[in-house]
Amino acid sequence: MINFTQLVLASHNAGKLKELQAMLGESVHLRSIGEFSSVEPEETGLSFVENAILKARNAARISGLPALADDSGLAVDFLGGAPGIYSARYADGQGDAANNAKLLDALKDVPEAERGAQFVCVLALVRHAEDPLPILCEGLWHGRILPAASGEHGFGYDPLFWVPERDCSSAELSPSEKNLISHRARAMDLLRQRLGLK
Ligand SMILES: O=P(O)(O)OP(=O)(O)OP(=O)(O)OC[C@H]1O[C@@H](n2cnc3c(O)ncnc32)[C@H](O)[C@@H]1O
Ligand SMILES: [Mg+2]
Repeated sequence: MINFTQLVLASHNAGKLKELQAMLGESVHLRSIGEFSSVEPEETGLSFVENAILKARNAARISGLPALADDSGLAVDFLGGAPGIYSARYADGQGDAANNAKLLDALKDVPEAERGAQFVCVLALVRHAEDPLPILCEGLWHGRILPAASGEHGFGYDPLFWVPERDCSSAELSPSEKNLISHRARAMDLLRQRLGLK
């Protein structure tokens, strides 16, 4: 069992920090990498795993603390898995609203049955910047892309992601409901097992 009381989260995304801290509970204090640096590393990997490790190593190096990274995204079947690892940059860095508008446009005439998609989350935890054995955990969440945005909770693509097990968008779920069933929740469940936190 590995015992962490303080971890740095290698993310500048406030939505992720909120969700991950809620899932970890009070026994682990997640500190944002934003406390240490405002420079975001270039995500040059070709996979969620590579980008998660890259972000975790960078944060451990900058902070001197063990680091947790979350690399996540939305893989849309009709688009051959795009935007995938490029989800944050889908509309060339113009932000969530532009990403969502571009996705709706790309699926404009696509019927419901062909709008399948999954959220992917890979968590990587490194004990230090050169850790030769990062802990890796993944989670998938299957759903469908709605024809229009709906809901105010969450962040990113949540208003466009229809959740079959609840028959609503993930932005219509309360934060605590989303944190029980999301891709991030699944990955975190595995991580908590690996860390002996459950
Ligand atoms: O890299 P960091 O600093 O962690 O922050 P980021 O927002 O750039 O994060 P990613 O590179 O992992 O890109 C993830 C993309 O997928 C989206 N995404 C991930 N998880 C999501 C969730 O739970 N709900 C909605 N969108 C999500 C998110 O909005 C981004 O566009
Ligand atoms: Mg990113």
